[in-house]
Amino acid sequence: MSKEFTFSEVAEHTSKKDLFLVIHDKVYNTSSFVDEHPGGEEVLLDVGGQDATEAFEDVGHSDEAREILDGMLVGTVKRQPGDPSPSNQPPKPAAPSTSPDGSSSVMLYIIMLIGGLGAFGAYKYMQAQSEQSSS
Ligand code: HEM
Repeated sequence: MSKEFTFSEVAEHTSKKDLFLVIHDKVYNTSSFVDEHPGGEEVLLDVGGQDATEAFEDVGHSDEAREILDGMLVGTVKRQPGDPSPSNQPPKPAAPSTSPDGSSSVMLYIIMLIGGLGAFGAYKYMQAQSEQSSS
């Protein structure tokens, strides 16, 4: 059952009905699972026909997810000179992971600034009130 695929063979299977992924140098036919994936079909289609090791590990999938993978194994990857290595992936996750983080910390900063200004204003107002009542 264990067949050897080259990267270009794997790259031919990118449609929803015929979707191969490479994870840790093993080839999986994930077409039966696309509709059931809790993370959505889009992410699987995105890495269809490619090395999905990084994407899969970045999410921190459970042991259950790894068991599901075992059931879809169709073979292993035969690396050839010039093939991409798993760590040589285009840095896809970089953009979405930095921008939400960045914007949320800016939001927090603005909220703290508004809160501080409000507190300062209230303090000044109370000071003015007490000066008024004492005179
Ligand atoms: C065929 C390979 C894959 C299998 C068998 C699989 C399986 C699963 C399973 C069972 C879960 C539920 C949580 C868990 O048990 O860890 C899950 C969640 C998730 N998966 Fe995958 N996954 C695969 C590939 C991927 C890939 C390549 C991505 C790309 C980013 C991805 C993204 C996610 C995300 C974001 C969730 C979280 C969904 C949520 O909690 O709302 N998965 N996956």
